[in-house]
Amino acid sequence: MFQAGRQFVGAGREVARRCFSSAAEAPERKVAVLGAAGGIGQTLSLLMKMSPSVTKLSLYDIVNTPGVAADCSHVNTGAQVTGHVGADQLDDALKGCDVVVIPAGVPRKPGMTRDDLFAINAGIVAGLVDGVARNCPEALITMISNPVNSTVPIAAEVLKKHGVYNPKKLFGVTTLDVVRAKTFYAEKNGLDVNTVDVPVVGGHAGITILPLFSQATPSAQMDQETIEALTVRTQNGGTEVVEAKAGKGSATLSMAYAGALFADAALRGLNGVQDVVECTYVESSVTDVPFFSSKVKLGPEGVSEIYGLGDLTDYEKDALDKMMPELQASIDKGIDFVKNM
Ligand SMILES: NC(=O)C1=CN([C@@H]2O[C@H](COP(=O)(O)OP(=O)(O)OC[C@H]3O[C@@H](n4cnc5c(N)ncnc54)[C@H](O)[C@@H]3O)[C@@H](O)[C@H]2O)C=CC1
Ligand SMILES: O=C([O-])CC(=O)C(=O)O
Repeated sequence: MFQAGRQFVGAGREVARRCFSSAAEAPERKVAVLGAAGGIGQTLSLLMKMSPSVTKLSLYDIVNTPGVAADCSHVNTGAQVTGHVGADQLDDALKGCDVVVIPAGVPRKPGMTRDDLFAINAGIVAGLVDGVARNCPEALITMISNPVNSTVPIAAEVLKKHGVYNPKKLFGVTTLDVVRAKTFYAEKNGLDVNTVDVPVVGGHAGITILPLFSQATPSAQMDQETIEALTVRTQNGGTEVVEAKAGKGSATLSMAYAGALFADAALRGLNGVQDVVECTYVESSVTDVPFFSSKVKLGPEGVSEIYGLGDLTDYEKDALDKMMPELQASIDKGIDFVKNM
């Protein structure tokens, strides 16, 4: 039993070593998870507790965070954990934060689109970002709450109202789409998934999710039918999980993993690690819509460079054209929500 425990911890350290940057000489960093008691939030909190980049971990939710924080604080890693529950404690949770990760809000049930979550989650996200604007306006915000295509523009508008919007510091987390595309591509082509990369561009809902398999590495020969099947599977990855969970929520474990990968990339960028590049949904002039996900270099100020789309196949060009009206409508909806608040 003891031996098995040791092996487990050793495996955990190995996962952390592969997922996370080295702690050596890293500055002190405070990370808050807002929605920390939820399905994503709890696992994400554990993963952030395992990150050597995090020195303070602030866990906020409207329920249950004293328990989650007590539990998480017993893990024998460096980060100091604090728990904060209810709106009265939001300010304390956020003061001094370098990175704020937001997985708060309701998840989908079968038959719903991500946009169906807007009615509830728009207000939740606006309230939380208001707290960020008042308490840690310099922090990087990584937005997980759906619909991401709208919640990121909502966050931008709230920050603008406070006069603290910095487009380099606001990110929609689309890492799960990349995680899925890599997994499906590696499986289909018999490749080692650890060596695989697949850029995913656009947004984070249905046809706005566009994996660029023509740019996947290592390159594999796939016929058009296979490319289309993998594209649709990546676009429907979230729905696949929602249906399998049959009313008990949406992706939590894979999302917590993806959210931790992105938060750690943001921290590595902040800490001056070179060449940290992730696909993420940011204010962008790569296409005609004002927010778009593509490869972004992360640096000490947040976004340091946004990369273009590279050469696209006719199939990818067509898919890009088709997503634009939906993406623009979701962005407009978010902006209008804050204007009418
Ligand atoms: N960006 C992405 O790729 C993904 C996004 N999501 C989204 O993440 C969100 C959370 O999903 P789950 O963790 O599965 O849901 P969940 O229901 O398990 O957890 C949500 C948590 O948010 C908390 N919450 C509600 N209002 C709050 C407020 N005002 N302040 C702080 N916390 C609040 C709840 O108390 C709950 O603990 C959903 O909107 C879901 O659609 C889910 C998977 C992937
Ligand atoms: O599908 C959902 O509702 C949750 C999500 O965004 C995903 O799993 O990609």
